[in-house]
Amino acid sequence: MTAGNAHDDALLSVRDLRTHIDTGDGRLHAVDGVSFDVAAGETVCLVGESGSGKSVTCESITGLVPSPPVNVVGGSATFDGESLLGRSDRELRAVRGTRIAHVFQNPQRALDPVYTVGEQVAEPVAIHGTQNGETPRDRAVDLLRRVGIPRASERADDYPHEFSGGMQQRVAIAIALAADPDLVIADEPTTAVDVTVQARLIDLFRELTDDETALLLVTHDLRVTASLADRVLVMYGGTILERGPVGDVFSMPAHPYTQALFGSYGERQESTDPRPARGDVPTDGCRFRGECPHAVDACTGGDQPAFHPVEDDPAHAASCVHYAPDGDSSSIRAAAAASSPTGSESPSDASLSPDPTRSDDSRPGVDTDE
Ligand SMILES: Nc1ncnc2c1ncn2[C@@H]1O[C@H](COP(=O)(O)OP(=O)(O)OP(=O)(O)O)[C@@H](O)[C@H]1O
Ligand code: NI
Repeated sequence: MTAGNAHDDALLSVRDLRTHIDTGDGRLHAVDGVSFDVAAGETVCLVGESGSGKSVTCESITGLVPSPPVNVVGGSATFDGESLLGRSDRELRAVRGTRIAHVFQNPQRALDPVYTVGEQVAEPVAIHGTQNGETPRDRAVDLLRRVGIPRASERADDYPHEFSGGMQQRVAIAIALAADPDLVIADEPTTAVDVTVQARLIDLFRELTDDETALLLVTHDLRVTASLADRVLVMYGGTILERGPVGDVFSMPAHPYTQALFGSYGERQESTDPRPARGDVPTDGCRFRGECPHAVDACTGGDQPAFHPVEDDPAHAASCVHYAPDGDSSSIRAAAAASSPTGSESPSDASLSPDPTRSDDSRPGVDTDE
């Protein structure tokens, strides 16, 4: 799938989304003007540090945020031509059950302890309808088999607590797929399971997204991003600072924040220190300017800077004044190679190179042998 003009054929189109949270001591701009598209069949990865607003973005779109204290206060989210915002809970539940499915970090959020897993997979199947005289139960067992549950026809009669965390997540994925959704929104679906299970779940997602299902995937893991994404959105302080095809963003991380995020990737894996609280993020101008080594006066005031193309491909763009036609991005560009997960200066790590089979063949610079 090419990452080009997603706008023209967007399945999901989010524009200037704003979600505020009433906290005890003020108002947090958790989502502060987010715009992006997901095309049919496309996999888009949303990356960014903890607290940057990834989950609130995903859950604002489909009405999963607890209101109060979380309120969607502006913008639009259009799915297959219809607005999602401002719909009733009932309507949103119907959309979530059929056309958009969520997979959460904690599989228990999707599982009901009092029903067997077979019943829980069969329920959305029954709503969606089956073909060729198949019963919902048959189809549920098929799905459980497809996500890799051994002895699926027997295990369908077991309850969630009889499964390990990794197997519960597989069941949750089966439930998500049961109604044959057009879009799966998966929020760190592999974070809560151990490393070997993670690898298998990634393989599963890769298989599942090779078909027509679009995937909006929140992940902290650049390896996961490299292996699954068509495009990447880099989020900080409630807004998106860089977007582009995964090969381009990985080979030329353009925004100073992306460079900081990628550059600290190795360290962060070992670090347990949380980053400073979100209260420090400004609510005007460039949200990253307080931590940016390239900040200038023009970064203060007004809206988050417009997106400017980084190189020839307009799909790869950074929200940074230095990339404006009259700006000077040379010193930032010079720093890109050092933080590139696939660049020549980082240790060779083939698993961080985007999977060439998922990339546009005509696109240069996507080479696993780098
Ligand atoms: N229900 C809530 N009440 C109060 N604050 C909230 C609530 N939900 C989210 N927040 C705050 O909103 C901000 C954005 O949170 P969000 O969960 O979207 O971050 P995230 O990017 O998904 O982070 P992580 O990678 O840790 O999951 C954070 O500062 C978080 O503390
Ligand atoms: Ni989150």
